[in-house]
Amino acid sequence: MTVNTQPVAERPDPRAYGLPVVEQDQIPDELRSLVDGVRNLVDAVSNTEADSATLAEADAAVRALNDRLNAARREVGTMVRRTMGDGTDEFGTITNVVAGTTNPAAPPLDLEHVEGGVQGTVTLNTTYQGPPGLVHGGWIAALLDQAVGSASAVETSPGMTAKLEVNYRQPTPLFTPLEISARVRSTERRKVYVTGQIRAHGQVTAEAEALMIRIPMDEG
Ligand SMILES: CCCCCCCCCC(=O)SCCNC(=O)CCNC(=O)[C@H](O)C(C)(C)COP(=O)(O)OP(=O)(O)OC[C@H]1O[C@@H](n2cnc3c(N)ncnc32)[C@H](O)[C@@H]1OP(=O)(O)O
Repeated sequence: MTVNTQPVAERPDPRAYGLPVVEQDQIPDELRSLVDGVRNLVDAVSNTEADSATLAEADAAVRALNDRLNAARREVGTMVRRTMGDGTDEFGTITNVVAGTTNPAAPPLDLEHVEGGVQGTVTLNTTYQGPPGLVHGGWIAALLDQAVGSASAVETSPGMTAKLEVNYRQPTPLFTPLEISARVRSTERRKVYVTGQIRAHGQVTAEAEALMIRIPMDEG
């Protein structure tokens, strides 16, 4: 296996590409709490059987909140820098739909750097439902895409997914802690070959093989 790891200092800084960067630990607690509340709101709205009067009241309250929050919006492409438990830095888009810190549509997934890649745990509610009681296949692919991308970024340098093959081995259940992991297997110039798995109750429910292409940088 060839793995050409690079020191963090040589990874590209999004500011060099004109993208704003927010430090993860400077995101206000009130925003984190709001994100969590809206995540629960989406689940509540998806499943509610409330009466019409309650629905009309909730609708008006949500529309008023939208107006207030939209008065001050971030720039599209805003990045967040977070430091993982082992001190590794990672940049990601702040509204990333799978792991964005400020995106209530994103499940509460934190991937940590481990030897050779990343791992994390997430429990999904009905927002992510496909078949009854089960995770939607598109979301399974999205979780694996994020994991292989993150593994490639922290083990080598950030890139784009060029190929992602998902093998759905078992149904993936809702309301169950899912272990998500990905490992870099080999690299060849800008190509990074990565595998990923999702496990429920210790059993693999889905696995992926991916090819990431690293963003070109001056590497001599
Ligand atoms: C940072 C924090 C963590 C973030 C995690 C984020 C996870 C989410 C990741 C995504 O979802 S990314 C979004 C989905 N992916 C895309 O939209 C990618 C769309 N495709 C592209 O933008 C370009 O095709 C791509 C950047 C993948 C490659 O274009 P390049 O012009 O940079 O590549 P180039 O043509 O120079 O080829 C470089 C090498 O890669 C190979 N290659 C490129 N595309 C390939 C492909 N599709 N399949 C197989 N091989 C491919 C190519 O043959 C060559 O191999 P060699 O080094 O052997 O010559």
